[in-house]
Amino acid sequence: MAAQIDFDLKPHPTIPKPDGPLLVCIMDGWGANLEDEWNAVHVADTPCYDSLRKVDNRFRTILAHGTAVGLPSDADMGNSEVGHNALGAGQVIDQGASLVDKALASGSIYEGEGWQHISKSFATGTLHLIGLLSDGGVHSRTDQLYGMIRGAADRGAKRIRVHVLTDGRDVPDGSSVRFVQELEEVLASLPGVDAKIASGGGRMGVTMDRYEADWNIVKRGWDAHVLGEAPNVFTDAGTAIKALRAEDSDAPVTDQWLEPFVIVDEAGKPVGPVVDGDAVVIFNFRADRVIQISKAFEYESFGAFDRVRWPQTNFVGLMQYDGDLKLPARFLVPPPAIAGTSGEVLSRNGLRTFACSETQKYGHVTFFWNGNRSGYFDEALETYVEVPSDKVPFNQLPLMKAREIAEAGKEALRSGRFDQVRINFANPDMVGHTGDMAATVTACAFVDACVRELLDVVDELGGRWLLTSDHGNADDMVQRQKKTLKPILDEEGKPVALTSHTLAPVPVAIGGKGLPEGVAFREDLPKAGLANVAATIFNLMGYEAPAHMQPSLVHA
Ligand SMILES: O=C(O)[C@@H](CO)OP(=O)(O)O
Ligand SMILES: [Mn+2]
Ligand SMILES: [Mn+2]
Repeated sequence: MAAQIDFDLKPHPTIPKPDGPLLVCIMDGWGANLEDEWNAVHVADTPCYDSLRKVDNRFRTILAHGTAVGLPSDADMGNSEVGHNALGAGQVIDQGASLVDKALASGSIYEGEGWQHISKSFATGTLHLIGLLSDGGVHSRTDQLYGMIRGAADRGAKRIRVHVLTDGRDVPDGSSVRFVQELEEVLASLPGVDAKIASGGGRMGVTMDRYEADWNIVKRGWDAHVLGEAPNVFTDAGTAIKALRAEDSDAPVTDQWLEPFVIVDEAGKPVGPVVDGDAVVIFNFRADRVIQISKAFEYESFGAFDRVRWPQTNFVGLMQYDGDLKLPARFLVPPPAIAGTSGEVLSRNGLRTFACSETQKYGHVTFFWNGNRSGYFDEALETYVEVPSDKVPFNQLPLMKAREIAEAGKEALRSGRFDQVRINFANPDMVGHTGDMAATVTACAFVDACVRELLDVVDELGGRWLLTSDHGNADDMVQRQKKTLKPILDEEGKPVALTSHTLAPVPVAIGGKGLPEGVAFREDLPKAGLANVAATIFNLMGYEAPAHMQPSLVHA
């Protein structure tokens, strides 16, 4: 495919190049959804957003979920990986979830080099599977896990251990109980195979850190999964989860935050530490939250924490998580091929980019935006700035680092050193995931104020801007009854929080003092999605849209 891409940008016939920079601003997790008291975007005081919505032909919504972003079905909510891939690449790419589905259905997963690698341990060692136990479809899916477990048992695996990270973020809190039961049934159904859950913990505190926000998270996972050490030991996972959730206590704990645990036998010995000669599969298809644990398994020289013991294993990822680092070296399903991203087009044409977010979303505006590529296309032309995120549950500090990001953005805009300034505000998404309505309202209002400041600076400079989002989240904070859409209530009559992303479309708005009057949204693309944004951005920068991208949303 790469060979067919024409990277040469041509001037747009009617939209001249701007005098100032183009600002691309992503409000992560800000969807356009039913406007009632559980929509934090709607409830928040958002004078900037409200004014943009009133501008004819320069505000619309676009699809951010399902097949529009390369997910298997339209029942799949969007997420940051697929969202930023589509925004940055301008293309709809078959995503990891779809590719794994196809590889399992065709059996090709069992024919590759990755499967051969783990099979070497089937007769004499243990096969370990580590990942997010959830059917949320953002990082992993239980049906794929069960498929791999059954496939391994059919192909001679004699001893299987599963290390489960509980979700409650892409699926309702409390669903971990059901997933563990279901998994235990699958494990018990394998004839002649010794199969058990060996360890686990909640995804936010165990194993699934991202962008090196806090390596302690990964260390906790390593200790539990590999060394068989954790502050909590139980003889079965169902009991572990119920006890750690502490539902009847004064301080219940949600699935996302369960402490690490290890399953032990009657003699108190861990049932499944990882040892030399074992095989290890990370069963998440999405990259960001399993890159660090993959490094811990794969890298000989590793200084992030003391591994104590580094077992020599046949290690694979469900996919290759980082194409540039070639990490992991072996994998079960080849990752999506994403070529000709907008970042590469910009740098090949000598255009200068600034990208900034805080740690939690830093890789979203760089790595995901650039087609799951770490590093730079051309370091001389790209400046990437990461503002360190706080290390707390984000409803405790809902402003997060939006102030610092806005300041960095303004400085970059004013510097005159960049043609495109790309910003991601993490708040609506990260605070939305906590399920805390009041904090999420605060988060949305603050982001709105920061966006206003950025747009004002663009105007000062005679530039142009495009404001959008990658998927919904803050726009619905409650679980709803299917037909009436009324909140589901718990035993005490309180609405049950929705911590996941939503299926909502997202807004896209364009403007700026430097945007010629005739530039407006076309009306013939009612089903447009995130993949239509990249071409739009090139138009706003005064170039024709690259031919390999989905059509631009604007006409001039
Ligand atoms: O936190 C994450 O890993 C996901 C939800 O599972 O959110 P996002 O896609 O917004 O990064
Ligand atoms: Mn996101
Ligand atoms: Mn999210």
